Parts: sequence; structure tokens; C-alpha cells
Amino acid sequence: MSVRIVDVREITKPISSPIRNAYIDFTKMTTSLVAVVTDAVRDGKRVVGYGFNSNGRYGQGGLIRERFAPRLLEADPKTLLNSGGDNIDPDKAWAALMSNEKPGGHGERSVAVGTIDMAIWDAVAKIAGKPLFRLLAERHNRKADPRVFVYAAGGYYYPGKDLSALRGEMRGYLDRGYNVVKMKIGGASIAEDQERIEAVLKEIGNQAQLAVDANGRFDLETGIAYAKMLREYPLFWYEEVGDPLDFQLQAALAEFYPGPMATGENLFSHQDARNLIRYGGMRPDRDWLQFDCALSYGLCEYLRTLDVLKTHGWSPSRCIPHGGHQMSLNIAAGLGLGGNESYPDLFQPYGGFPDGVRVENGHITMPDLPGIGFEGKSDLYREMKALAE
Ligand SMILES: O=C([O-])CC(=O)C(=O)O
Ligand SMILES: [Mg+2]
Repeated sequence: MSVRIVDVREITKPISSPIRNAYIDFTKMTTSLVAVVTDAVRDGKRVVGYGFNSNGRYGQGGLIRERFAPRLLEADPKTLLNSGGDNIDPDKAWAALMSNEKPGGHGERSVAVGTIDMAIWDAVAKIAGKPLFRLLAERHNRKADPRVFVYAAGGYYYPGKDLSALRGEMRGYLDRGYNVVKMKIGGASIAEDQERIEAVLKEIGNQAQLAVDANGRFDLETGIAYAKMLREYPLFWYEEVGDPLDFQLQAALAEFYPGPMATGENLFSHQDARNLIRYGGMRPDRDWLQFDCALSYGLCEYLRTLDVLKTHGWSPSRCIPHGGHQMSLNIAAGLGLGGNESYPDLFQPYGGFPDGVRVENGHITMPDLPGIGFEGKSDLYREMKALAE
């Protein structure tokens, strides 16, 4: 059976909403949806892999169409195959995508490559006739665990949102089975944020834990002032305090904040992740790493990041990726990550779970769907299919 990539399609879609974190609003946010069309046939149907670029960075149509899709389509198809010749080798496809690219400067292209990489892994697992998480577990000699921890991210600022609306939002997450919720800080004064935090803590009581996310807004002085305020509460984590590349700031914070911290969603390569681990003072016994493969060159690169972590004594279970997409759910279930983010009310239809999957005690159970499992989420698959047809 022939296995060739015959087309790579991209469309840029809105995922806008009126929400705001400490840095940006999402009124003009977009995402790239990609279809990697193959000539492989499974169950009488042509195999198409799909991907999208998470959230927080904008659509990548220009780069994908001008630079990356042509490289994949111009490569000799034989050079993209695995040793058995019966499937695509994602690392070979990745190498083709990255031919003639200089090192460094990762953000310029890591999102475009991560989006295509997601679609390639989806196709590869579909051609293998397996859920991606099972394929990953097999390849890495692990036992897959379909039960994955998920937490509810929200708590954004938006016009007219008062404390009772914030409490109501968090109550809604508890009602849907979550036991960790997250809210934004740094988009208001410290006094106002403290009031918001106390309101949420009062609402969730001992039913759940709260994480807070500053989205890289603070300088060292502000980060420390917040640390002193926040350390009085039993928070799940204090996230992305300062600029994502300011490792000295991150390291300095540990002196003022003994509780768990989290960061990494804006580090886009294994080299940047390694610098965080080398210089950021992150503590493997309590801190969390949020690298999002869709934004950072995809799963091929994420596997290198996991190798870096291992070398430095970090377990994959300290990773809870940013982004709330099914790709990271598969990596979590297949490779033993600590869980995944989820945005119950945002970024639809891209984020979330296959239809019928429920959150129970803060966990979901992955259904056995081929590939990443997008076909099981009808609103998302509708958009994907429209691109491939
Ligand atoms: O507001 C955002 O950009 C998303 C974010 O930081 C997160 O999910 O942790
Ligand atoms: Mg964040």
C-alpha cells in the first residue's frame, strides 16, 4: 500500500472572545487549521491527519503555505517513510519541514511546524489503526493510562465581570467535575486581585484548589509583592510570573514563594526548555512545566524536551501542558504526563474532549478513537472535514 502525503491544506479561523489576561485580549485571536491529506486508505476512506495551533499565538497561514507545506510536498515520498515502508516516519517529515532552517529564534516558525506535526501524528496513528496515546505508549515501552488529570482554566477579565460572575464561573467548573480551577491575575491592582482570589477561594471551599496565572506580566518587584500575598493561600500553583525568557527572575522567586510554581507555555524549543531547567531555579519536587507541543515544533520536539527533562532529573509527571487540546491529552495518556489544561467554556470548537467524555474527580478517560480522536468531537470534526473535502 502506498503512503504518500498528497496535499497540505491550511485555513485560518477565528477563536476570538472578549476575554483579557494580564497581557492580551482575545478579540482578534485566530488559529490555523491544517489537513495533511494522504493517499493511504483505512476502512475504505482516505486517511487525513488534522492539526491546529492551540491558542495564544495567531494563525500561521503565510508560513505554512509559503514555506513548510511546499517542503513536505516536494520531498521524495520514500524519504518520509518508516523502515517498514508502511507508514510515515514523523521524525523524517519533521526533518523535511526544517530543512534549510538556521538554529535559534524559535518562535518565528515553531507554531507553524507544531501545527503540521500534529496533523502528521494524527495521520500516522490513523494509518496504524490506533489511538495516538496507545501508539506512543507502545513506542516508548510504557503502559498507556487513559485516565488523565485535567483542570479548568478560565477566570479571565472581561467587561462587566464582577465577583459574583467570577464565582459563578468557578462553581460551574466544579459542577462539571473539575477539582482544580485557574484564574488570571495581573490585569488589575494587587488589592483587586486579592479580592478576586478570596472570592474564588470562598466559592470553591475544600472542593477544589485554585491556580493563578500572571501571563508573564510582572517585573521582579511586582512578582515578589504578589508572591508575598499569594503564599498566604493554599494555591495549586503561581504561573508565569515574569517574562518567559527571564530565567533569573524565575529563579529569584523561589526565595519568596515556597509553594508550587508553573511556567513554560511560551518556551518553544527543547533548547529554551533546557535553559529554563538549567537557569530558572525550577524545583522538580513541586513545580510544573507547561510546554505546549502545538506551539513548540510539535511532538517530535516535545519528545526531545522530555529527554532533556529526564537528563536533568525531572519526571514527565511534572508536565501539565498549556493549550487544552486533544494532542496533549494523548501525550499525557501515552507518556505519563501529569495531566492537561482544559478550557471548558473557551476556544471552542478546538479545545476540549470527544463528545460524551465527562470529567469525574478532575479526570477524564480517553476513548479508543483512531489517531488523536478529533473524529469523536463532532463540532470540531465538522470544521476539519470541510477543509479536507
Ligand atoms: O490566557 C492565555 O494566554 C492562556 C494561558 O496563559 C493559559 O492557558 O495558561
Ligand atoms: Mg498561562
